[in-house]
Amino acid sequence: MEFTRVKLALTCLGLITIVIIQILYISSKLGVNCDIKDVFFKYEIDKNFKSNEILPAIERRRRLPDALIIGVRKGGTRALLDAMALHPQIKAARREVHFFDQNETYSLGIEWYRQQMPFSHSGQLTIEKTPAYFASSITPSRVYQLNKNMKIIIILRDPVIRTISDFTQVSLKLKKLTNKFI
Ligand SMILES: Nc1ncnc2c1ncn2[C@@H]1O[C@H](COP(=O)(O)OS(=O)(=O)O)[C@@H](OP(=O)(O)O)[C@H]1O
Repeated sequence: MEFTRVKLALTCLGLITIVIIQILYISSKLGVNCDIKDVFFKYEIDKNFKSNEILPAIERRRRLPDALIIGVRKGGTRALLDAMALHPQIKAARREVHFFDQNETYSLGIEWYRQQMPFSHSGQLTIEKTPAYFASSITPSRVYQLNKNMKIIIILRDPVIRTISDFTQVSLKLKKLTNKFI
């Protein structure tokens, strides 16, 4: 029994190490400085921080994002968001909000956008991912207008494999809608 627990703990530790190595590897491939202090810039890790419960509930509120994962579509954006959200100082919006790229949602205003964000404490980083921001020409100016210091995160994938993946997804969606394959 004890041996199984040790094995389970070691497996978890191994998986976490693999995720961290993947993030650092992707950063280095993109030419991003991998110093974790730079990644979290002004967000000092609070030594007393253990879980949300020990912090006063009054500090908990929805905050606008500090960083956006903008794509690319089928590039592994969900996996990246999930890996980043493992960090206790990062809160991630679970769904794609499409705030900046769609006029209908953008017209709902900043307060609506804030309401789509998860609850966080001061010092925690809020992130959102919508891969459609990458291909939207109106998005950059809107993001800049909201926050000129917004951090932009992009994950790339082999373009041929990415296209096949994208094509497959679009084909399946279309098949569901029209019962026809392209
Ligand atoms: N670590 C890692 N390395 C390589 N590829 C990975 C990784 N994690 C996820 N994936 C693949 O990424 C595809 C999903 O990408 P996204 O989450 O960006 O999709 S989406 O645009 O939000 O729909 C999806 O691709 P397909 O399997 O080809 O559909 C995932 O399998």
